[in-house]
Amino acid sequence: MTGGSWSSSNMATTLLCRANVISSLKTFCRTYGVSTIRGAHTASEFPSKVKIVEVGPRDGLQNEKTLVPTNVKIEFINKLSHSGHRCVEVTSFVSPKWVPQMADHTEVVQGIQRVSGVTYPVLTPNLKGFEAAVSAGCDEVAIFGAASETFSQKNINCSISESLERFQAVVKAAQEKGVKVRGYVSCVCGCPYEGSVDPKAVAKVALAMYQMGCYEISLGDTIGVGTPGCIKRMLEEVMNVLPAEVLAVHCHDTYGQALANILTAVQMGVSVVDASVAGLGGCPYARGASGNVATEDVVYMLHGLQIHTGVDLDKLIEAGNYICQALQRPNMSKVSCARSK
Ligand SMILES: CC(C)(COP(=O)([O-])OP(=O)([O-])OC[C@H]1O[C@@H](n2cnc3c(N)ncnc32)[C@H](O)[C@@H]1OP(=O)([O-])[O-])[C@@H](O)C(=O)NCCC(=O)NCCSC(=O)C[C@@](C)(O)CC(=O)[O-]
Repeated sequence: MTGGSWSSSNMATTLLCRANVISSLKTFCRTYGVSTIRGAHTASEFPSKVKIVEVGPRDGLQNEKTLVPTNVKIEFINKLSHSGHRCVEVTSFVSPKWVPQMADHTEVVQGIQRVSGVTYPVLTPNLKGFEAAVSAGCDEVAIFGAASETFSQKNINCSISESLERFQAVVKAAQEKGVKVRGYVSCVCGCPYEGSVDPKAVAKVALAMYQMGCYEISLGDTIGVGTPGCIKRMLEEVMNVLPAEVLAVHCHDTYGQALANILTAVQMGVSVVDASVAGLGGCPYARGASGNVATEDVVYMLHGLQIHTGVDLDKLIEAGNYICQALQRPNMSKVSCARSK
């Protein structure tokens, strides 16, 4: 091409190529059953709002080898509370022998400045943890099960059915005290010990937790092996038994798929997304799991889709930089790195 203008034959060739690409895409979608590329999926199908559940102080820090000082955790949570978040998961009432990093749970819960309109759930695996959490002043807890038997044993030292019995007792006690309960299902795409996980197993545990009284079920790709295809198949199965309105997704970014997975879930109607500022995190009982998806990256993507989160990205980046400096580790959020250049 010369002279900066297209000849009519160039134009015709370009249009022909474009038509071929569209036709190939349509054939691909028909062949492989991909629905997200169809013209029907426009921005108008996205929810207008997404709630972020910030799990940085709990999931983000639980795996840190060096104990993070309690005052640093408190300052971190306070910064997150002031960044527009509506939900910050602050700690776990689990055995300090299992997760030493969360041993200061009571001091953390009692040291933070609660902001009106923000909820501060904590993890409670059993009645002992629940009672300690309530004594510390918590008014929302989360129980955490798994869709994989081996992961359940490694993480909470019991089978899936035993865990559901323990959770039932927690939910009953919580209902008596007016405490809200969130439910997690781990290993929804894969297990570090068993490999791929049947979406039907995920749906079964999710339904059991919802029926016992959890107000929301967070579906965790604990080791970040999921792809949009896996997330879609898993959500389709779960949505056969539960509506999208009571579901959340919790994606780790081990294979760099987390944002694509979240986009897939949001396109399917999920409007609650867990994320960890600066991409901190990993489960101590999930070998190979890298950090959670970075909250800054999720917020940037959602705002780009004109989806409201209520989160102030600058304040969020400040909170992420604060904890990364305290931990002396790099910030894993691409957005934060781009803004800091
Ligand atoms: C569930 C247990 C406690 C069972 O642990 P166990 O050893 O089977 O418990 P036990 O009932 O046999 O009791 C043994 C000892 O633990 C004590 N104990 C018993 N319960 C508690 C408690 N709540 N708080 C404090 N202490 C407790 C109990 O009092 C006793 O103390 P001892 O008499 O030996 O001195 C243990 O396995 C545990 O703490 N596991 C937690 C593991 C964990 O926190 N993992 C990370 C979070 S899950 C996750 O990351 C996934 C998620 C949620 O992020 C989503 C995703 O990514 O998919």
